[in-house]
Amino acid sequence: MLFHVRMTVKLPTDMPAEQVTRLKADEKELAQRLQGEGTWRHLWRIAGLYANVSVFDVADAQALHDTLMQLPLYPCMEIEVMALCRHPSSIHDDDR
Ligand SMILES: O=C(O)C[C@H]1C=CC(=O)O1
Repeated sequence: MLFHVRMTVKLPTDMPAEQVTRLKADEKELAQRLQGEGTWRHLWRIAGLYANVSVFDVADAQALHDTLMQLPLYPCMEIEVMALCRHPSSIHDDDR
């Protein structure tokens, strides 16, 4: 099941620089692992913002929730989710 997810990162301004560096490194490691596994199918920066648009491929809403909750930056994110389904005019067989 595919989900469109928009994540906006809002780091506390008083977070120590070393903690920010660690969180971003941990987030990158997990994001790249999930992409390699096919769970995080698309990851795009929204130009001009510390935000991304992503597509996740997971079993269901609970699996998406569990995945997002694991993200190291989760406590510093605002997250919006849209469930996706196949468009009848799509030519992509993996759009489901
Ligand atoms: O930078 C972001 O958009 C937040 C988050 C998502 C992937 C990642 O590496 O960091």
